[in-house]
Amino acid sequence: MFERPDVGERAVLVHIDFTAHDDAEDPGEFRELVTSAGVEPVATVTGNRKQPSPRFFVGEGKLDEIRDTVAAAEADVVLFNHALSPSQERNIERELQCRVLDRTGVILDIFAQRARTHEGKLQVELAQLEHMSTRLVRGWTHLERQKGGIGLRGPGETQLETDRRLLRERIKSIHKRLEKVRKQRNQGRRARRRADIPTLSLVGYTNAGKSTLFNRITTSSVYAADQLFATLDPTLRRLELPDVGPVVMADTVGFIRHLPHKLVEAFRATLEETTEANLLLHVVDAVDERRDDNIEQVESVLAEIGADEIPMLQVFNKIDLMDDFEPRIDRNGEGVPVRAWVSAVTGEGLELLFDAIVERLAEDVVHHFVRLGPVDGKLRALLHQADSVLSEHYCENGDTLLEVRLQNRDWLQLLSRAGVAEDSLRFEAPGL
Ligand SMILES: Nc1nc2c(ncn2[C@@H]2O[C@H](COP(=O)(O)OP(=O)(O)OP(=O)(O)O)[C@@H](O)[C@H]2O)c(=O)[nH]1
Repeated sequence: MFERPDVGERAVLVHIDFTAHDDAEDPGEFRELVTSAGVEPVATVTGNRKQPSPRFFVGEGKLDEIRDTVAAAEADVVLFNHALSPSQERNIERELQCRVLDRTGVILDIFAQRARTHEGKLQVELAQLEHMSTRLVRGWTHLERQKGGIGLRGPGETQLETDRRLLRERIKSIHKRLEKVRKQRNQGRRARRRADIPTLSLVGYTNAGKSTLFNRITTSSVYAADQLFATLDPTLRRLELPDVGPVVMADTVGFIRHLPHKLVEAFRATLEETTEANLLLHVVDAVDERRDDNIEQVESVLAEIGADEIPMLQVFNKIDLMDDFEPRIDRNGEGVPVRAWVSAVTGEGLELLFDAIVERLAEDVVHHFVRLGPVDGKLRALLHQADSVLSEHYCENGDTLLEVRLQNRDWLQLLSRAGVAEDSLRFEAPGL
């Protein structure tokens, strides 16, 4: 779970149903989003309208109602569950004399708190700056800015008072840095692939329990490796799994319903690593009434980023909230584990989950004892290069007995690079 800054801001939420406007956001989810941004929703103003008004988004009567609610609830900020144009946001702020943020601003604030990879952070900062550059001329340049608060985290605290030219320069420099980070990341990924360390990526809806599970698995399990895989990146950790060896586990930013279009890029950047994963753990809040819909949405985004071919194991979480529910593993018709029922909080089902993970990953791993002669020098060298040799014994006749473990696809690729046919090799049973 995340340590969230105790901002302690009080928010009035605004949700309007439009009969002639396609804006079907869910007020319940908005409340959750606001809460997870560390803000306390203290009142909600709802209403019906044919379509948004160009000036204030809502009608003047509704605006009065919001103003009264802000005063009565002693709120610090008004959060609209809608996309507002920059001028609407400004007009409403001026009328209410209170800070206003739209749905995009709220989501950006969450991303700013959660983006944990360097690239993800830059991508979010870029989206924030771009969102902000159209909203620069507003009156909240005093107190609130210094205090921080929703929508003011990330670059907001330092950048809002700079002028547009500086902002443009900053955006340009982030683009450059992003390019550099992408290059480095590709190299990092290549290195990891070379070292043949399988990656497990946790994906899922916001609030499903990914971070809780990630921390539980990587800090309290017997398989947690001592060292962090990359100390700079808390979203990557290393585990040692039986029959599989070392694996890297990666956490990701949660999915959000109806992600505003201009945030899709930032969100995807945070997800991009999943396309390289060997196994996706799709964490699902098993007691959420929108469970099936959430699953569908996650799967469709994964398909869009080309991650739908990656083996997936669903993790139905929060079974402690279900009556009399025993942890279990569900298997498909071929006997392959496809779903684990667990509680990340109580730890129930985690051992079964590990078994299922190992079973799914081991499908792809080959573990051979192979006898190589002097003519197989190239294969031997390639196996060493790929960091796949667990042990090596020299035999009296000049052969070498190698114990190798690697992904099956890499094994086949190395054989082909070395020009060796698998059935020409001499395999031995372990211990001989
Ligand atoms: N009862 C119960 N609550 C859980 C369990 N796992 C997580 N939670 C709670 O669910 C909420 C969300 O958990 P997180 O781990 O932050 O969820 P997440 O999927 O990482 O959410 P994002 O970071 O928003 O993507 C927290 O309040 C957790 O305490 C569980 O097994 N049982």
